[in-house]
Amino acid sequence: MTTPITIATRESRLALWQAEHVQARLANELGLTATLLGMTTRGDQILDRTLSKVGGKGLFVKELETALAEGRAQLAVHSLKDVPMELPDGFTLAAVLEREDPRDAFVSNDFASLAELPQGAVVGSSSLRRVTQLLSLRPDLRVEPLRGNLDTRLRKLDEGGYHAIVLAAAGLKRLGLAHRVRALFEVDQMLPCAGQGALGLEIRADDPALADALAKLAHTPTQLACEAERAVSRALGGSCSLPLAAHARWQGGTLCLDAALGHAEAHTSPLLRSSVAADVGDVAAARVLGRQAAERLRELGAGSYLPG
Ligand SMILES: NCc1[nH]cc(CCC(=O)O)c1CC(=O)O
Repeated sequence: MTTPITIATRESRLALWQAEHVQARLANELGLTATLLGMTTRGDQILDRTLSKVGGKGLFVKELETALAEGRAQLAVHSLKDVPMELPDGFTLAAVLEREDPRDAFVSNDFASLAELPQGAVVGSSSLRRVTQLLSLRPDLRVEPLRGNLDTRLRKLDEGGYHAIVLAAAGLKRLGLAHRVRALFEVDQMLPCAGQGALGLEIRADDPALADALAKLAHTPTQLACEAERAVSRALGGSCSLPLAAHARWQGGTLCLDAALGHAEAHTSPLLRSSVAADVGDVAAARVLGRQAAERLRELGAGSYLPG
């Protein structure tokens, strides 16, 4: 294991918060010194087009993986929901940290909740998952694209382009922006994305000493829940451009997994939903549960919702 450790991170305020959070935990809990290496990814540069059309969420992690591969860094900190379902050869997720609030937040300057929005109101979101669920709750809304990091999206709201926007509560809380949240969507109303609110620590697969050290920071209940959520996506082809939501929560030793699949042309087809549960004790069992949820969605007709 190389010390001091270099952490590769994107340079958005949220990414830096997350990298500094991990840096502090390395110091306080493991006695390890780490420095940050900030970098811009293609995902940060492309603001004008829908990400799914230009290469997907992987664009946020590729440059960081290159830094790991070249030995310029040993650890990359990601929002788990931005991490592709399959990592390239040579990389591994060494740990998933305890999840922040996984819910989506309703953010508006003039309205207290989705129910209070007038007919035909304009809501900002570029997430197909959020768009399909918003339109399923309120078919009258006009959903308009909204990209950029959290500060950019809030600024576009404040400039008057939208009546409301939808953002992950976790990011707002981490940046001290919880006061911008007007209402939290309950998960059965707006089911979160796989991994939402959790952080994933990615390293090179050939660094077992670092993997052993980072394992001490892992939060097993979060990791198993996220393994189940990510397995749903993987079983449906793993594409980040699918309007797919998956969220697992613990009830005692039972993991309850909800999934929802929307159609890219939201108005043409209803959301498909599945709920499965099992006593889960390890990663293999969590993945079995995820595949079971995907199987249910296929039985409901998911085939005609999937590309090609
Ligand atoms: N897709 C961008 C992204 N990646 C992680 C978060 C928020 C924090 C998280 O869910 O971990 C966000 C912002 C958002 O979706 O509103």
